[in-house]
Parts: sequence; structure tokens; C-alpha cells
Amino acid sequence: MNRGLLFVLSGPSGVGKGTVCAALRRKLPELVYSVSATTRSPRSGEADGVNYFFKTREQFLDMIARDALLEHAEYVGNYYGTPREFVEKTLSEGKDIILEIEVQGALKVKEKFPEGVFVFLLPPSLGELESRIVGRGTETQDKIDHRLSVAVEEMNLLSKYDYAVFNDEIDLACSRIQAIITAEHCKRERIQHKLFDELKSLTAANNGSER
Ligand SMILES: Nc1nc2c(ncn2[C@@H]2O[C@H](COP(=O)(O)OP(=O)(O)O)[C@@H](O)[C@H]2O)c(=O)[nH]1
Ligand SMILES: Nc1ncnc2c1ncn2[C@@H]1O[C@H](COP(=O)(O)OP(=O)(O)O)[C@@H](O)[C@H]1O
Repeated sequence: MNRGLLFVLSGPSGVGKGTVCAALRRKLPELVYSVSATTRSPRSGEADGVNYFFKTREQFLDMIARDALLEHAEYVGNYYGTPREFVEKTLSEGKDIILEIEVQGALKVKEKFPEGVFVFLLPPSLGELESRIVGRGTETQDKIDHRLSVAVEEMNLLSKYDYAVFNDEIDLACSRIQAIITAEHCKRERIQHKLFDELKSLTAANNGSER
């Protein structure tokens, strides 16, 4: 059985990663979504094991010590990390998985899974990015300023990614990501399709009969 493909959706805070991922999950129910562990407190409406596995700092450090995380990063004062076993199990079952994580963590995943597909989500403008963070209403002004300065540094790492996708409209961003997923499957099919084995044997047979 073919292993699944690993997709990583990254980009600055407030660009719409969570929103686009949620929309993508509705459109592509067969795509598996990795639930991260974090030390940040749950926001209203968030549930343990659904949005995140909410951990104390001690529990999180223990996960790091047990090598239970594929990657982890400290982001604006909290730890975030991807549980390793779930990702490996999903890929070995032949299912595609998507990680929605910040930029440093994504680059660490790239070191371990260079064959992964790395997608950077961009805002239509910096002004729109700020409006989205403010509009979400989850952050104090101090934290908004911090997230915006981190965002500018992060956008400078865009060249390390395979694809850039603008999140001007949620549906358009989803369609672009769906197109990337389809294209990556086509690429792999091109490498692995049994037609090439047939062509190889035929060419070898023809070469043999010419001698
Ligand atoms: N490295 C890493 N980043 C993560 C992980 N899970 C979530 N993040 C990122 O951490 C950042 C902060 O997440 P959160 O506090 O939920 O805020 P929001 O995504 O900006 O609403 C976002 O950029 C997330 O994509 C993870 O497992 N690893
Ligand atoms: N294409 C879009 N157009 C307008 N608002 C958006 C769009 N995508 C996301 N948003 C809004 O921007 C805010 C931040 O989105 P969110 O998914 O929480 O970002 P992230 O997960 O990248 O931090 C939310 O209030 C969300 O509703």
C-alpha cells in the first residue's frame, strides 16, 4: 500500500489557517487532520482532543522528553507540538494528513519529512492581517502587536515552502489547496504508475528482439 501524503499548512497567526483548514475538512472528509498539543488555555468553544490536547507545562515537557512530539515550538509564550505517533500511523495506513502549524515548527517537520508538501498561507495585505487578528477578538493589543511583528519575520521564510496560497476568500484558498493536493497525487502517480513497468518491459523486449 502507498503511504499517505503529508501536507503542512503554515503561515502567520490570524491569516486564516484554522478557518481554511476547517473549510477544507468539510470539503475533503477523507483528509486526516492532526490535533496538536499545547500549553495555551482553551478559548471559549474549544474542546480538549478536538481543537488541541490541552496540557500543563510539565505534561508538555514530559511529552518532549518521551520523544512523543514530531516537532514543537514556543510561540508567543506557549508551547505547541505535533503528536508523532498519530502522524506516522496515519501515513502508514495510506491516508493523507494535514498539519496546521506555525512556521518554525513547519520547517522542523521539513527536516524530518523532506517529501512533505509545504504550503504557506498569505493574507491579501498586512492591513487585512491585522484586521483579522483584531476582529477575532482573542488577543490583547500587546499580543496583537507581538503577533504582527512575528508575522513579518515569518513571511520572509516563504521561499522555503513548496507553495504560496493567498487567503483572500476562504473558498478560493480551499480550491487552491485542493488543486495542490490533486497535483501532488498526480506527481506521485506519474512516478509509480504500473504503465511505466509495462513500458519498461516492452522496451526491454523490443531491444532484445532487435539484437
Ligand atoms: N509548531 C507548531 N505550531 C502549532 C501547532 N499547533 C498549532 N500551532 C500554531 O501555533 C500558532 C498559535 O496557535 P493558536 O494559539 O491556536 O492561535 P491561532 O492559530 O492564531 O488562532 C498558530 O500559528 C498555529 O498554527 C503545533 O503542533 N506545532
Ligand atoms: N478569507 C478570509 N476572509 C475574511 N476573514 C477571514 C478569512 N479567513 C479567516 N478569516 C478570519 O480571520 C480571523 C483569523 O482566522 P484564524 O483561522 O483564526 O487564523 P489562524 O488560524 O491563521 O490564526 C478569524 O476571525 C477568521 O474568521
